[in-house]
Amino acid sequence: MKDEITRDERIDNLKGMGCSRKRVEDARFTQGKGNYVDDVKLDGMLFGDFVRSPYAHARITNIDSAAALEVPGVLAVLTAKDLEPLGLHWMPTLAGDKQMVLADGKVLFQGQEVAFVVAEDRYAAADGIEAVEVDYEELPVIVDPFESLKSDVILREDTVDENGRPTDGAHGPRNHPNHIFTWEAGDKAPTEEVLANAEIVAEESMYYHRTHPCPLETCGCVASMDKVNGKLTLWGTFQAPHAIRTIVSLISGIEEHNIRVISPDIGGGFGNKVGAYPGYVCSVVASIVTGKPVKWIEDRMDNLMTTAFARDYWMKGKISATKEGKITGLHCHVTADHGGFDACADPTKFPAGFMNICTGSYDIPTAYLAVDGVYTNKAPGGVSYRCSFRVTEAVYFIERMIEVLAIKLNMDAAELRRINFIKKEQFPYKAALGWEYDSGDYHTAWDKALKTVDYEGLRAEQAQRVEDFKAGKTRKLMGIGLSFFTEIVGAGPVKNCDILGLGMFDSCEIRIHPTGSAIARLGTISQGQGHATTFAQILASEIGLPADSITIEEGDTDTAPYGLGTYGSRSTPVAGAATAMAGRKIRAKAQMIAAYLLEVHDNDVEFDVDRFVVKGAPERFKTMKEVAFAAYNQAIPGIEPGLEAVSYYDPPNMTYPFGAYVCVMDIDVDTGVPDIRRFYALDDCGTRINPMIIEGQVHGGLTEALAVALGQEIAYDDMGNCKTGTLMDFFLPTAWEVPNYETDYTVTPSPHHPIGAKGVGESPHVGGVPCFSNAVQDAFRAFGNTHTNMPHDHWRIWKTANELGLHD
Ligand code: PCD
Ligand SMILES: [Cu+]
Repeated sequence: MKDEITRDERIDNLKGMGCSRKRVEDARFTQGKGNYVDDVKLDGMLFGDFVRSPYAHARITNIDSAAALEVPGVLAVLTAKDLEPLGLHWMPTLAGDKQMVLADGKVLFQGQEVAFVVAEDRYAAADGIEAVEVDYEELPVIVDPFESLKSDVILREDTVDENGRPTDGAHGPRNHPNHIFTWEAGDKAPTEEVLANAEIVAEESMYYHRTHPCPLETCGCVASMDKVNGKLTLWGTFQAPHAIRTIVSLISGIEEHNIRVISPDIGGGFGNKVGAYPGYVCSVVASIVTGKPVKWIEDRMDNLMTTAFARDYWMKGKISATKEGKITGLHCHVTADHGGFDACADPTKFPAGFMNICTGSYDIPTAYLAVDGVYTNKAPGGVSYRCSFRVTEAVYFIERMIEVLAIKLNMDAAELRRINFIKKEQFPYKAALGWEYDSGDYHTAWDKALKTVDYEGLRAEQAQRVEDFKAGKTRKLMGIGLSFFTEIVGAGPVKNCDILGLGMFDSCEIRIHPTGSAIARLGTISQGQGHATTFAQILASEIGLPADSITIEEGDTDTAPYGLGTYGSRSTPVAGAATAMAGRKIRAKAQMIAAYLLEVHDNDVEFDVDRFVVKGAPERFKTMKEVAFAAYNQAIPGIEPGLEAVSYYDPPNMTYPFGAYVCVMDIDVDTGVPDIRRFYALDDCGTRINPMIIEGQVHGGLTEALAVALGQEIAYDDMGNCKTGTLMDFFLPTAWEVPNYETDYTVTPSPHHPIGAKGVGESPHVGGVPCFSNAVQDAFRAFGNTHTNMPHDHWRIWKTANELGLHD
């Protein structure tokens, strides 16, 4: 048979790996045909909403629901007393702590859930909330973690013994009632010795402020208990639907096969939707109690004030080097503000996430890290926002320490990075704080970045600008922000990564239909990343069927294989690998079928793009489509009918994406307004599946980085009032603030991933925040600035200029 099309055309037709295939999900998203949790509408569905605490710390002496129950449409008011007999007034957190579902005698943060009002609709629920009378007795409020560790106010009475002494926590002994854990990595004594004897030591304290992912769609769920069939269905904004099913089963006692968890379309997750919230538990209970479906959807204030915040890390660093700038040691101490409950979603063995990646991209021989987790009167959460596992904090820390060291050495910060990079030939590289970096080529990426932006030219321009400023010719300073980051994504190897005892593998199950199209289901769940587009591309290249003929389905626990969900940029490193491996199983079986059809031995056919070809006789072949049909209609000796495969993939290691970013910024010294002139981002995420999607991910992550670095924050006053609970106060960048991003790449495949891919979703945020921050700080370097804390909003930038005497 003669080919009608060329081999290259056959490759193009698959729209496989490396193709900027248009996102298949966008047809529905752009036409209002998405199906989000709030779109779920069931017969007789009720609405539940919370009475929330106006106080940050108070004892609750009485809750009176009588008047609320008189409100037309209100059916029930649940309080901790109602949940207690069911053992549901507290729930376990992903961090091994426990959290009140409804206030049990006291509240620990403003906005905490006190009672759950169930009504016929949202409006009646709101009226009911107003009518619930709660008596509070105010208690002293602690919003500062350092104060908390000194205070004799015990925040969590449930964590102390009868003498008021702290009982052991999930991560070992606690030294104060408000202390949660101490977590250490690296070698303390040798690091201290290196620092004590070093030629140069730079020190800095920095605060990575509290912020919030603020996804477009807030959190919510619909719980529907079908008492006749004993089945509970729970739709929700879940980034980890299977884990939620297991948790619901464990705490409710309903057998897991009788629970179906569905994550429909999700309007952005960013880590905000990983944890389990009281709203889920209350909705389930309310559905069981009323026998009707119950919906709970947060409003924007609920979301900003009470669900998983991010960061809130006080970091103290010391870095030592030789006079020539070779780094010899790094010491980091973190005081981590976790709020009222420790509800971080880290792998169990990592209470401070992967903060121990804080040696960054540098070959640092000796290092030590200690993190103290602390309770305060703020909302719980602590792990989310485009880096679930504290890599943003780690990279911010090291990229600031490098700048501070450069100042101390009076050296160029780009050069300081270059002489300390881990070299290409050192990979796999074992870092001082324990991780083994899989692959990297930092020098190539750095040189490419600096060359593209004409780094030397920029520095010359900057020097001239300083002269002009001093001469009174301009009021604008110029900052050059640099950052070189190493991410750690793809949690993770089951040997050291689990959440609540569930190993962090992931999965893919493929069914090939007789006509040569397919469905693949995964244990992950897209929240906008475009999985339906990209995972089909992986498969297209693996099995030779066009991506357009492959449906990707995620998020329904009744159909999808078990997986740990989507966060920590783990989908590509883990589920993406499972997809490739399942595809290879399909191919292996297909090869036997093809060999049978071609009447040759298995080993005499080989796979080529979309077909199996007889070796040495390319005109004799069977396409994957033909093989698929044969799998269902031919009786082949020794081979079962059908063509399906499943793979559960336990990654041997994390993947370590990296990147080189440069930001050029002009700062108006008199108004404090920064103007981003240029932003260049080079990302290396190994093998690239869909370049267009990667670019979109980078744009999104950089925009969130801009937000965090330049103004976004969750701030509290001394009384524990959240000052930034609305979008009036919480900065969300718009097209107005966002610059034109220039994206670039290098490709350094992961050696252990079946297709060499690393994650990319979090990278731009991880690398972007220090880059924007470094640009601001660098503008003031010539005037004696070493470090100022984020967010660099106009006021704070103005203040820096003022303190440096630039307004005199
Ligand atoms: N090499 C490569 C890599 C990757 N990719 C692509 O890209 C994406 C992404 O990916 P990754 O990196 O793997 O990631 P994932 O897992 O999927 O996801 C996750 C991430 O993602 C990001 N991005 C995004 N986007 C959107 N749209 N939305 C959202 O929400 C979001 N989120 C964010 C976050 S925050 Mo966390 O949660 O905090 O932890 S984490 C995160 C997808 O689609 C994939 O396929 C490609 O293509 N290639
Ligand atoms: Cu990360």
